[in-house]
Amino acid sequence: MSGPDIAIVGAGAFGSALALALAPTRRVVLWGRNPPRWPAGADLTEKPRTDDAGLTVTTDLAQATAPITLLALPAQALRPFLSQHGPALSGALVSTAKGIDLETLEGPSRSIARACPGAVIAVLTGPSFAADIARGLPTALTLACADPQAEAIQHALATPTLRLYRTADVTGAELGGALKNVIAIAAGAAIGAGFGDSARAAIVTRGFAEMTRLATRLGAEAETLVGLSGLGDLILTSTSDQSRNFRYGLSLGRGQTFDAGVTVEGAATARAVARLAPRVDVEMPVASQVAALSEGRTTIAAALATLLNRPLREE
Ligand SMILES: NC(=O)C1=CN([C@@H]2O[C@H](COP(=O)(O)OP(=O)(O)OC[C@H]3O[C@@H](n4cnc5c(N)ncnc54)[C@H](OP(=O)(O)O)[C@@H]3O)[C@@H](O)[C@H]2O)C=CC1
Ligand SMILES: O=C(CO)COP(=O)(O)O
Repeated sequence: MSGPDIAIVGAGAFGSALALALAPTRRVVLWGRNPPRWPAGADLTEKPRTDDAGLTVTTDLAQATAPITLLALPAQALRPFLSQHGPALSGALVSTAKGIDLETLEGPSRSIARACPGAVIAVLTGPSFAADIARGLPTALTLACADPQAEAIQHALATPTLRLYRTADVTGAELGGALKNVIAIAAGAAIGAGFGDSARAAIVTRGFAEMTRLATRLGAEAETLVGLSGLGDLILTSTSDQSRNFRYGLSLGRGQTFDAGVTVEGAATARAVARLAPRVDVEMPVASQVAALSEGRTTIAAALATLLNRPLREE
């Protein structure tokens, strides 16, 4: 029998969910340094499968070899992981990370390109909670890839309930996914502080404007930002308390502590944006308040005052 169709590196909530979604129709190998963190509500009972499908779980990275490898690691873990293990990875490398590296101020695709020169690089992003994917609920995501293999990867990762749209704008797709987490924290903080739904709508809308400003300055197409990977994911994450970023924001707004063990990509990305945006002369008022809040440099009342006291201007 031939080897796996798809390898998944990272057995956290999202890697495990993707494994469950793909295994009924593909041969999938899921690698984690620890046992998988199956999403809440996932059905782990063995399903009847053909010889051409099924899931293998391993802690041996050498077994995670396939024509397509999904890198389902948090953004701040991806570059360190690649610098250690990049040469061992094979096939097209598809990142699911939604963040900007704090040290290099680059997105996942650049980290992969540096560590694995010559690899086919793609990004899988868009609105999708791991628990929904694991349960096979209908979802639509963006597969961003500028390589001629893009269409083949799109087909290899789509399922009857996981619909993938394709774009060649990798920069736009990965920045949309990274920046929406920052704005989702701000939305959660507004709700947590009791500022109300109108304030949340203002933050999401103005937040989307600054997401688009930064992304287009860095080479993204504005059209990508209004797609699933940008606006679509921003809507999901800013309105649902299934989102860890939104819940973290809620706790900031309420003045409560938050479990440091939970992955909150937007906190580090807000700090990365606070360093990156001035370098390219882009104003990111909401993101800079999220960075200050998450570092304890401001209070929720002072953050609100800073945003409200900005000079009045055209929309
Ligand atoms: N959860 C979701 O709903 C979605 C998540 N994403 C994105 O996918 C990415 C992963 O998120 P998610 O799975 O939820 O995160 P989790 O926190 O659930 O899991 C992270 C996984 O990464 C592993 N990991 C962390 N650091 C390393 C390392 N240095 N070497 C090896 N493994 C490591 C962890 O291993 P260990 O358990 O051993 O610590 C864990 O298995 C994030 O960028 C997220 O934004 C995208 C869409 C939806
Ligand atoms: O990216 C996600 C949904 O698309 C998951 O959001 P959180 O990381 O905020 O839980």
